[in-house]
Amino acid sequence: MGLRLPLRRSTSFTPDHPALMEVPGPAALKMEANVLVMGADNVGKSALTVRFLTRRFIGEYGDMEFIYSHNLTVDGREILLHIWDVPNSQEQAEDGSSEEKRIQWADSFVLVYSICDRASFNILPLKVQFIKAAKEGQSQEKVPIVIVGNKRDLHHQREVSSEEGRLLALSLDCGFYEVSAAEAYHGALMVFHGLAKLIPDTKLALKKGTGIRGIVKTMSAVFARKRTDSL
Ligand SMILES: Nc1nc2c(ncn2[C@@H]2O[C@H](COP(=O)(O)OP(=O)(O)OP(=O)(O)O)[C@@H](O)[C@H]2O)c(=O)[nH]1
Repeated sequence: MGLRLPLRRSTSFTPDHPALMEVPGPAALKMEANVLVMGADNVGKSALTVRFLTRRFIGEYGDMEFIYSHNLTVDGREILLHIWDVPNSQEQAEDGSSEEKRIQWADSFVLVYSICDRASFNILPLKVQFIKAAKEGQSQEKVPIVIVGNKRDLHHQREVSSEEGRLLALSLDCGFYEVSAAEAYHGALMVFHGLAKLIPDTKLALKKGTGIRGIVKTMSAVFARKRTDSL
């Protein structure tokens, strides 16, 4: 059976951090890549994704599943990211083959844990192994993965130190960020920007058809999700 893709939503985005404001030249390449956001229950996968897409933290995110499309310019490359945020309840309800299909769909991965939840951190080596095994043989290039310790604002409840997070990422050859989706937008931006930098040109598919105007809707798409959930 094929992979069941969730609904798609599009957002527009212009980075406002000086380090990220790169004006693409006339010959800038337009490419696209699939990003899978994974991690244990309640670690803030949706909060991080929505923070990146809308700059907002809305608190509760429900269990809806979406693929969000979003433009980002990195190193002169204009990349249309398709970001799939899978609710943990969905993962639990499935067999391993669905997760494997999602991993095949993705070119790059954001693995989120909560710094207040050691169990969510402990599952990461297995997840990374699973991803690397599934992608093995497809190419010699390393799989772009970033590990993200979220909920940094809850330091009084911290169960995983920054050093542990950094060391684990180093040992697994992954990028590492510690952020608070609740407190700031900048950390979320750095996560997706850092991930995009890890994706080699050879893994980026050339964009077909969909122009920017075609994919740009607004942030209200994300908030409509919340309104629908609360009805
Ligand atoms: N204090 C704090 N709370 C956060 C942060 N990020 C998310 N939360 C809260 O943590 C809870 C879970 O956030 P979600 O984004 O729904 O987590 P998820 O990983 O998508 O959860 P599942 O849908 O169960 O897989 C919500 O109550 C959020 O408001 C953060 O950085 N700090």
